[in-house]
Amino acid sequence: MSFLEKLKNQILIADGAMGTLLYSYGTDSCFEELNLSHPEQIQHIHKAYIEAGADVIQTNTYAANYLKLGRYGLEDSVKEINSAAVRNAKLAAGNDAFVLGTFGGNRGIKTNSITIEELKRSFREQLYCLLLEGVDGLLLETFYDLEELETVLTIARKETKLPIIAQISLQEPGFLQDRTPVNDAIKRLEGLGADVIGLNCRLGPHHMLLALEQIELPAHAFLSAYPNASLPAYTDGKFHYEGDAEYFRKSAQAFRKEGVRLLGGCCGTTPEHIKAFASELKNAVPIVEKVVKLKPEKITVEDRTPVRENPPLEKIVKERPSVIVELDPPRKLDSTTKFFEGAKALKEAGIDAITLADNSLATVRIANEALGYRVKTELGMRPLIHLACRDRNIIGLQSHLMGLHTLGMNDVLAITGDPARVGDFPGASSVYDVSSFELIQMIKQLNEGLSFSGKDLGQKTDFSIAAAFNPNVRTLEKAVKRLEKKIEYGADYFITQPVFSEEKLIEVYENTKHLSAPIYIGLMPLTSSKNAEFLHNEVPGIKIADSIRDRMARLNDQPQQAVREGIAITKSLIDTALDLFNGIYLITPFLRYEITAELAAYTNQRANEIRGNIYVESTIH
Ligand SMILES: Cc1cc2nc3c(=O)[nH]c(=O)nc-3n(C[C@H](O)[C@H](O)[C@H](O)COP(=O)(O)OP(=O)(O)OC[C@H]3O[C@@H](n4cnc5c(N)ncnc54)[C@H](O)[C@@H]3O)c2cc1C
Ligand code: MET
Ligand SMILES: [Zn+2]
Repeated sequence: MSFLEKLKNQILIADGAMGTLLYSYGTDSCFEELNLSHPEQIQHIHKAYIEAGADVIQTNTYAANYLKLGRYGLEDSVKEINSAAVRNAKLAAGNDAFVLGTFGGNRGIKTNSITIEELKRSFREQLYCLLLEGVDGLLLETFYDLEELETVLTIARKETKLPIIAQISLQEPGFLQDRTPVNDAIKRLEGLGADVIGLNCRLGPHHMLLALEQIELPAHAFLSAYPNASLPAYTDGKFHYEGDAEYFRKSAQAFRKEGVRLLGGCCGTTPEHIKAFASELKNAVPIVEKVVKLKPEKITVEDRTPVRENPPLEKIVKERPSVIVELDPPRKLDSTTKFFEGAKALKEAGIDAITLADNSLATVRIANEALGYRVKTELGMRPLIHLACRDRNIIGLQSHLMGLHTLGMNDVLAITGDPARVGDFPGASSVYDVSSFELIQMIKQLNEGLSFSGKDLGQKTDFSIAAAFNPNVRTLEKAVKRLEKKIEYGADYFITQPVFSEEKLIEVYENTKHLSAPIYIGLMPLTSSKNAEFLHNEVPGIKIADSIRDRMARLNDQPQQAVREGIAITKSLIDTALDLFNGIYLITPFLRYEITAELAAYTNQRANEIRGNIYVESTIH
């Protein structure tokens, strides 16, 4: 009798983990390569599962595609590895078990990390290898991303009439990570021709059963479940799973009650776990009707957008000239008094926001959210918090953003961040779980009330998202393409690296006037010739025109005049910038806020004059 015919009348038991079992034996390299180098070990594991009661086993090919094998330099061995895997499984199975050819999902939370085209190419190659060798069915497992699963299922269905099992992995019961309700996803997979649809990995029996309680019996497909043994524990530098087999035995009937017909195990499970399932359910009669008690709720996120204390900067700068000033958190704990004196002076100069860098140049400074909150509460000013991907992983970034939301700080600059290598902590790691693009996307998702992994946050955030723009490059074309992409990802406006020539301002204007997002032009007053030379020659992303460096060089021995010259240069750049842009972003050098306060006041005065002129002109007509 065929696999699907059997499933019509009985529950079938599948095998458990391969990867974590090999890992627990001490293998810490490519599991799939062992099909070639240690076939007897793989066959031994398959046999152990069959002896435990598995009716169905899967090939050791979870990551046997060129995308994942590439990590071990084995991208050219897809055919050999998959062929050997099928041979090993068939040798072990004989006539005692069905053999499923397994494919694992490649995309996690960062769905754009691999393109659909690449996924298709990689899947096709593996598919042909497994089909050629002859399997009884295909198992598509551990798919967090529905788009990826639908893509590969569509290809597989076109290529074969063999049974196809399509399994989703859930972060939480009820929804996939893109918030598709799980019942909708199952219907879509059914529509694409999956014969068995289910859940695997990530969740242990407790949460997988909670998820199954919300799942309707598909009309034309069977349900499957491959729970993990438990959450993984980490001891002495190794992961291990503690869920014991007796716990699995006790949960088996509950899986039957939820309509599962193919029951196996995922990460952390062993032949003992499968034996426990088999002892309860082997050849058991499946249920045919089910009342879904707990339907997944529709998105519960409060639809109310939180009331902002002030309009977002992108709105302000579209309507009128606006000046924001970077006043960086100090490097020394005893410099906060000076910082707040500066913030006060800038407030008096009438700026729209203080921007606080996030350990720029990877140099440690007081946490910007702490000072930002004090700027907001003690001075009633708007803090704009820079947020770099360098120092926090995805967990840290989201938690940080949720904290900023809770503190009512809604203005952020999303940046990749200067690498740790450039900073004052040699050897510190640069995290870079995501780049600025994905960070922007993630913040947009929080604005929809959803976490990075698609979980309901109960409330929407209201972040206005700035992104970085470095115009100090030879050709602007590439940089502008990055801006277009940042807008696509959700950037609301841009802030540039400091610009040091009028020609560059005009070039930036000409190349960006088509963009929908407004731009704050960065201007940084020079304080000395040494300062100019250091910035020009040593700081990434900064280039200063020769004429300006010459002007500073002439005042090499006159420190005060040099500062005045730096201010004069910046004022003339402000004049040009205001003809072309509404946004001015001043960078305070060395906490010398009196310089940026003077420039901010100058900007506001010039802006008023321009407005006055417009007013006079318009009254003339
Ligand atoms: C306004 C502003 C504020 C900043 N604040 C901070 C801060 O607080 N903390 C901090 O650590 N850093 C800060 N930076 C520096 C910033 O992280 C780096 O300059 C970065 O390389 C550019 O911005 P990003 O991080 O958004 O990079 P992205 O645009 O995300 O670029 C990421 C990577 O791509 C490269 N890249 C950028 N442009 C191009 C291009 N045209 N062609 C090819 N490759 C390119 C970059 O070198 C970088 O490695 C700031 C920069 C700006 C403009
Ligand atoms: N079925 C695969 C194995 O056990 C893995 C699935 S989830 C990472 O190795
Ligand atoms: Zn797993």
